[in-house]
Amino acid sequence: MALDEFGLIRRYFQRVPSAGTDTGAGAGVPVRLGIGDDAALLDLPPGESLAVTTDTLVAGRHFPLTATAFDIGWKALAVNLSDLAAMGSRPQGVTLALTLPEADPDWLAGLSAGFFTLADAEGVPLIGGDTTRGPLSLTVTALGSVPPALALRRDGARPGDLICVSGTLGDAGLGLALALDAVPAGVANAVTGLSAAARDHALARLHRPSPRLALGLALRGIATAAMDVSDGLLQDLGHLLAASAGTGGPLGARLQLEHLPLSSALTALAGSGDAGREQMLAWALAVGDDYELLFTLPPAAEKRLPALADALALPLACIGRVTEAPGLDLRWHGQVLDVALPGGYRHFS
Ligand SMILES: Nc1ncnc2c1ncn2[C@@H]1O[C@H](COP(=O)(O)OP(=O)(O)O)[C@@H](O)[C@H]1O
Ligand SMILES: Cc1ncc(C[n+]2csc(CCOP(=O)(O)OP(=O)(O)O)c2C)c(N)n1
Ligand SMILES: [Mg+2]
Repeated sequence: MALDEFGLIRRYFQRVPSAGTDTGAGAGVPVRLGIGDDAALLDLPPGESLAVTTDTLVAGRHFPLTATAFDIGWKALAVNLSDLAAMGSRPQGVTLALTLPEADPDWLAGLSAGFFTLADAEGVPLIGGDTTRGPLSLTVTALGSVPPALALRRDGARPGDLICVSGTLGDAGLGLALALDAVPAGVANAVTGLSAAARDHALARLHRPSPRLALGLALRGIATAAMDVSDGLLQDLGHLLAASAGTGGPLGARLQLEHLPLSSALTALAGSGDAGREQMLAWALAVGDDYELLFTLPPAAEKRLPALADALALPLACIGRVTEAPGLDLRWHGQVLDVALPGGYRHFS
């Protein structure tokens, strides 16, 4: 039987309510009313604010046309949960607005599997959405909660704070070059020399980013500012510093780029001559799609990072400091960086 709009929603997105709840969202999840009415109803924990964020993924713009349905479903959710993580908020529910050229059952099954694999791992219910016909795009709205005084905002960084980042940077940049078959000629040999496992890791980082939700919660009350890295570390750090500018005028940063946290693939590239180092820096600093957390810490909090990294099984690296002097002072082993870097990802540029 042909799959119409409502059949499609029921088959791939509406979960069967489980006994004892009126939504099927599961015990302890504050959804009063989920999919099926004109709007969902959510109860927030007392004293907490609603954190709301939305991001769209457009085919050919946010993911290669060769991406699998599973990866597209995963990524649409992951990039939105990453924004909730960056606010130090706990996800409470998400909506999915889906525009599809056609209702292909195999493709929809893959999309739904990718979306719910991550949603279930993070305990996040899908509480509504919209389904329309048109060029492929997905818009997720993620709803979270956080006590307002503990929210990790972009505007709290102060001169002297440490600038830190989770995980590793630049893998998605390498993954995108691999996925688009667009590895720059200067590093083609170095990239060909990577193991199949290293290349698969880079592709997985592009297609299936991990929202750093546990880190966001752990940084409540510790970080002075935070955001996630979607457009490239340098561009996003610029946004954080601009938001944190006080009456004293704009802030800046000094970064020691030899401390950038890199995967073994990017480390190998950095060691493969000047072209390799320059491409590593471009991927790690200026391409984006990393979905790691960038955060600032008062210097006294630095000693807490190793235990936090151990507890979360997630590398946490400090790569520089916030400065009163505006602008970015980029250093490589103490020397001013002599590499011209792209400006990060920008629509319409
Ligand atoms: N069309 C829009 N209307 C209103 N606010 C928007 C619009 N587009 C983006 N914003 C807001 O501008 C800010 C920056 O957006 P963006 O760079 O997309 O953030 P992020 O990287 O966290 O997704 C966010 O606060 C976002 O909510
Ligand atoms: C086919 C394809 N081309 C390019 C990219 C790289 N890319 C596209 S959007 C983007 C930045 C993040 O997207 P944006 O819409 O700016 O998200 P936001 O900053 O709002 O979270 C990047 C790095 C990609 N992932 N796939
Ligand atoms: Mg956005």
